[in-house]
Amino acid sequence: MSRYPALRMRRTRAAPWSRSLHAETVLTPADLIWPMFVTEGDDEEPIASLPGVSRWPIAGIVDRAREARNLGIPCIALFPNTPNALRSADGAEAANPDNLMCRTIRALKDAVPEVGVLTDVALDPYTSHGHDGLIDEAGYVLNDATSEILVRQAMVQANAGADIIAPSDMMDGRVGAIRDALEQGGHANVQIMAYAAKYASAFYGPFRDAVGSRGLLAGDKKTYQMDPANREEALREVELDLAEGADSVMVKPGLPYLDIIRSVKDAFQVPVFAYQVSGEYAMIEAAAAAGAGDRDALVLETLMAFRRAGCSGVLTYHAAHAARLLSR
Ligand SMILES: NCc1[nH]cc(CCC(=O)O)c1CC(=O)O
Ligand SMILES: [Mg+2]
Repeated sequence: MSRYPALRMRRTRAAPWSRSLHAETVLTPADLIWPMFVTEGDDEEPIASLPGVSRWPIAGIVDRAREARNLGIPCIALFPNTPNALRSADGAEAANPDNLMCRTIRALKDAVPEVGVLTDVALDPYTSHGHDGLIDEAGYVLNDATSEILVRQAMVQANAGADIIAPSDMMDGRVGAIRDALEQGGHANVQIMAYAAKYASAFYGPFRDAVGSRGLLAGDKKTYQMDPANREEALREVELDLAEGADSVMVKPGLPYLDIIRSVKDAFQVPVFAYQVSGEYAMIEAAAAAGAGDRDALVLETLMAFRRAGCSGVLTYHAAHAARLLSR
């Protein structure tokens, strides 16, 4: 018997060129979607619980889109911070063709048409109670009545020029309803990226600050978002959204749900995206600030993990920073 290991697994790891050659997964700026927050205000508004992320007026969003293009980031995701005066119980502002979202989409498609615009469909930035849909007297979020307004919301966004409609509300049947409306409304090529497996998560706190719904939200979202205990249910959610006409599906949050991403990819072989959400971003920033880890390395390792798990791409607030690191 030989005194040596039959196979030295370390051989291919010994030099940088060899590690590159043997990498099973690649991460590039083209795998990133950059989420951003729009404000009606005139100035940049830093978000305390999301250090390094700000709400921007429309002109600032257009500048960020140019930055995305220059960095090779193909797509940006938009979320509006609606002034409280425009919020209501029924979230009607969501379907106003001149709302902040639609004005931003038009400005982007005018100035930087080569960058994809993904728009959020859900009522939480527009409701006075902070829920993603209409509620009854008991506070229960109504499914079918909500779906109707979501369809109108999706249509004003598509009419304004949105490239990808991304419903994040978790109502049953809304993907099919939106797909029908898009087909009938002359938007056959507008994509739907369904937030198919979205969990009722503790990682969304800073986002709710960013869109201004944290203080308004009564209760939690457990009657529509998924229980973190469930995996099979995620597969059923994905199957339904695909059958209803989704072009791609999302798993959200990201890192704690890599098993779901891998299960979805193995079961369906469709484009899967992950949302590395606000609380995940904040945790990395806090860890780096506390000296518990190297920020750049944490950012790139977590994003690579999404790719390895099967993601086509990742929505991340670190998109611009990661793209800069990747193009060095
Ligand atoms: N429609 C709500 C929505 N869309 C995206 C996020 C979270 C994104 C993040 O935390 O970065 C949420 C929060 C929620 O469900 O309360
Ligand atoms: Mg569903």
